[in-house]
Amino acid sequence: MHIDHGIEEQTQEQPLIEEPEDQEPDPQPEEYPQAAPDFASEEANPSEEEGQDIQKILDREGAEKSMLTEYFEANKKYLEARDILYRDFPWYFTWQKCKMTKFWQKRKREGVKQIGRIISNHPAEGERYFLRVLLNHVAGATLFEDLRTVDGEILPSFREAAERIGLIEADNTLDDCLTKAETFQMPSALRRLFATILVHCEASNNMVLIDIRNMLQSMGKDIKSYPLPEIDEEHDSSHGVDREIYEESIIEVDPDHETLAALLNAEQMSAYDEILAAVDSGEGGVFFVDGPGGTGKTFLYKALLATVRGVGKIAVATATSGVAASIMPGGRTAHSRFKIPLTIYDGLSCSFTKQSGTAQLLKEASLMIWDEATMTRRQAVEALDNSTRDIMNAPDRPFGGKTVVFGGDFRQFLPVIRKGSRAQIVDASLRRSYLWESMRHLNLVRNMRAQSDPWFAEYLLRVGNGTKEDGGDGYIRLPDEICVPYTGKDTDLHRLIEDVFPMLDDNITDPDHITSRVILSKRNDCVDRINM
Ligand SMILES: Nc1ncnc2c1ncn2[C@@H]1O[C@H](COP(=O)(O)OP(=O)(O)OP(=O)(O)O)[C@@H](O)[C@H]1O
Repeated sequence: MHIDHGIEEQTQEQPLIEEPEDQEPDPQPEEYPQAAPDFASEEANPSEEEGQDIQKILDREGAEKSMLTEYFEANKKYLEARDILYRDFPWYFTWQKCKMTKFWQKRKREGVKQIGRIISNHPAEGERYFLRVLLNHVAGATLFEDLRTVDGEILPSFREAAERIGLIEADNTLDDCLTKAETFQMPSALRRLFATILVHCEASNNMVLIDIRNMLQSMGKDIKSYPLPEIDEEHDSSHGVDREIYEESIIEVDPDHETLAALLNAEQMSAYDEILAAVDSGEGGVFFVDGPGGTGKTFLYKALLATVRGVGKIAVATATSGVAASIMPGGRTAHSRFKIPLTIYDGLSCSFTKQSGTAQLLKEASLMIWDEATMTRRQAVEALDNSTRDIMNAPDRPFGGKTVVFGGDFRQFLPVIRKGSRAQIVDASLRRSYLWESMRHLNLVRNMRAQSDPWFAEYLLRVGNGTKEDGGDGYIRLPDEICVPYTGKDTDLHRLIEDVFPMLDDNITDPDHITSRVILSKRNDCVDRINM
């Protein structure tokens, strides 16, 4: 069977090319009704048949024959017909319909410019629509079954055949769409989107049920406890596994990240070994990777994630900010992944239940990473501790005996406490948590980002540690050698630009030159002035 892997056209209307003189005049475009096994042929003209008994019409000789069933017959009879799509049939055959019989007859003159148009129908019509999609792309069928056969396998529906050939989108595209929408759409908008998908996007009942099942799972409920139809597990790629676990388990390991472990420096390697030993032993452990900016914390996390996921274990990557989370493969913000409530107070727990998909994921996880933990309020970390002790039934073990790696740099941002005093900010930091002493502290000090500029790396460390450069008034004086002097003249800005982007005119087309340097400014009007 010949399969045409085209895209389904929106319309089959083409300019009608008048037929030259022909013994078989066929002046109007053929309009084909199509009859799926479950649909009656539409060939009868309702106005002609008005008033007649339906049974009589059905009993009439030849009533079971339609253009489509006879197209199958023609394919059986004529070998050369099997390369012709149903819609192109009138080029080579004419439709003969007399009182007693109906059939496609071979044209005496082939390739007559006669077009056919299959009656259009809407995706909401289900199988009838998918049959039409297949007829527009698959030639040579001698039975309805042939249209449902792909690579030798007879599929249960036209829809699945169309999907397997790639003529329509698979449900997982719709699933992705719903998953993304779930994170930011208001409930009413989400329901509208769901209804729109049902009506316009060819979603199968199975997909709808799978989606409802997943949503129920993340709320800690089982779809089986509701009076809903059974899910056909054969068509569920997650095979009933909790969505959270399924999504984590399909994160692909970047081959470049698999080689990172071999590149770690001595301090990174020692941290890597200690953490992996905790993972491998199954005993668990709580770690805090303390490293100033540029010392390779993210590099270490990527190496750990690749190693743990590479052996088929689950590693959960999170960070306090979305930007830091997005740098790690499969990264999510800690608030979203661990369902940490927005209102924070002492003694809090996460808002997932023991039966939820999130709880199952954390139970299964061999490693959890929380980057920028120094920027979050300690109560958020303590909420995770309370919940993991609970789900692991290990009330006496920090994080229920899981391996958890926190990382961050207290020299960078501390938690934000609106209008908070210095004491309140310090009190909210992870260092003040009862968990701090139970964490194994792993220090990274070698600046890998500023390797070629050891002076700057050391200077940064001194600033971060609050020594020397702080004048005591809360301000830090930058050394002259790293400043472009400000004289108050118009030429100052040009000097700054020349300093950051040397020989700009010559390098303007070099993407590396342009993207490897930047002038930052606090205010948009300054940005506009610099860009002018
Ligand atoms: N062992 C290493 N070998 C080669 N390059 C490294 C190594 N470790 C880190 N780097 C590089 O150093 C730079 C800084 O590393 P990374 O971003 O991991 O630091 P970080 O501690 O997470 O920084 P920040 O706190 O600012 O986010 C990156 O470009 C990274 O690729």
